[in-house]
Amino acid sequence: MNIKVAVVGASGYTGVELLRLLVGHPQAELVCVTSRQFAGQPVARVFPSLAGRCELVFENLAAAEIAARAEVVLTALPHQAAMAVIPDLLVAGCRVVDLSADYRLRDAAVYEHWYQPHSSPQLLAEAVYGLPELFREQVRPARLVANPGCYPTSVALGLAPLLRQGLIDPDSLIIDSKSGTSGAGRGAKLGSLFCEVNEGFKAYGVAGHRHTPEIEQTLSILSGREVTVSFTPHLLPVSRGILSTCYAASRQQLSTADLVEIYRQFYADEYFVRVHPVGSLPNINQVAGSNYCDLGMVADERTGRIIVVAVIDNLVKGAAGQAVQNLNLLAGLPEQTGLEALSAFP
Ligand SMILES: NC(=O)C1=CN([C@@H]2O[C@H](COP(=O)(O)OP(=O)(O)OC[C@H]3O[C@@H](n4cnc5c(N)ncnc54)[C@H](OP(=O)(O)O)[C@@H]3O)[C@@H](O)[C@H]2O)C=CC1
Ligand SMILES: CC(=O)N[C@@H](CCC(=O)OP(=O)(O)O)C(=O)O
Repeated sequence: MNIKVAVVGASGYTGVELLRLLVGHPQAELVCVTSRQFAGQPVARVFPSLAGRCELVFENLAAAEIAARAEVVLTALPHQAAMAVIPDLLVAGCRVVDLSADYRLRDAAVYEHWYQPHSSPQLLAEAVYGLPELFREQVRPARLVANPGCYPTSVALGLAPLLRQGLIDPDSLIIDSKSGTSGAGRGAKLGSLFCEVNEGFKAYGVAGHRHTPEIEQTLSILSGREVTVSFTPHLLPVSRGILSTCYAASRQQLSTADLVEIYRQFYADEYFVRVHPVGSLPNINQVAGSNYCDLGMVADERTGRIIVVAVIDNLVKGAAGQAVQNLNLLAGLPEQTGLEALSAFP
């Protein structure tokens, strides 16, 4: 039997990406999609890319109305708006995969420092951080899954093998990330205008981006001790893609061939993580539209540093694809169900 799924906030970039993935999912039935501004309009009229594949009409529904139809709700709302609806969805009996940042941080004080007051801090202890490659067994029985942020997904997968095995100094981490502009969402913003982004390239959020505590939380779990990082995001003039370059001081003499072997063993059973061979590094264009995270690594024997390059599609492995991966875990389905598509290269 198909699992009944609702998408709340379906008119945004991650929302429409969820719809694209779910209309092609063999065991999910999309039962309702919400939007305030497009309520009453057919999905296929708002998003012609879905014409012929989605008969639904956008609705502006309360939690109880959504829960009457859906078993699992994927919330693709901005942070703060998400925590305004999720407690009601849980009370009404739904399981929730939340794409926002509202339930990712374990500590309410940390959330409140980087975001705003939390309206349901009692749910933070229950929420499971939905990075399947690292926390799969916790996701399966969860009622509330906090889908990771896009930058933190690339960084955690890029550094996990080294931190879990104590191969790098956790105090030495520098992370330099670049994101496509769809990461900023579909809302009209000056900084997302074509002329602001096209042919430009800039750093932003330096020493203060809100993904810093989320990255530190996961890297601390992997290291077994508190970790702080220097994290600098940059805005790329492309629609999709994140490339994170992670620098760490090596604790051992390792060659690039050793590193590739360590990563291949660590991710041997992972469908969505692909490790490049020695001498080859990934490009965002090889994962666009897919749920893959591709990794390449180099041991810089001259400086004693290890450099790891991770690429994902921010809307897929960084958001909607990972949410469907989590949905599959909740439903007891093979994790790659509905997510096997490769990138459309070139
Ligand atoms: N874009 C990305 O690459 C990633 C995004 N995320 C996170 O996913 C979530 C969605 O992001 P994204 O799709 O980019 O955002 P968008 O701005 O593109 O879409 C937001 C959606 O939420 C609805 N919405 C906006 N404000 C409110 C509100 N106050 N109450 C109820 N509904 C609201 C909008 O629809 P309407 O106004 O019609 O109701 C729209 O459907 C965010 O939390 C974001 O941080 C996570 C990882 C990556
Ligand atoms: C390019 C761009 O603006 N990216 C967004 C991050 C993407 C995202 O959605 O992160 P959350 O899931 O944590 O909200 C930003 O820097 O805020």
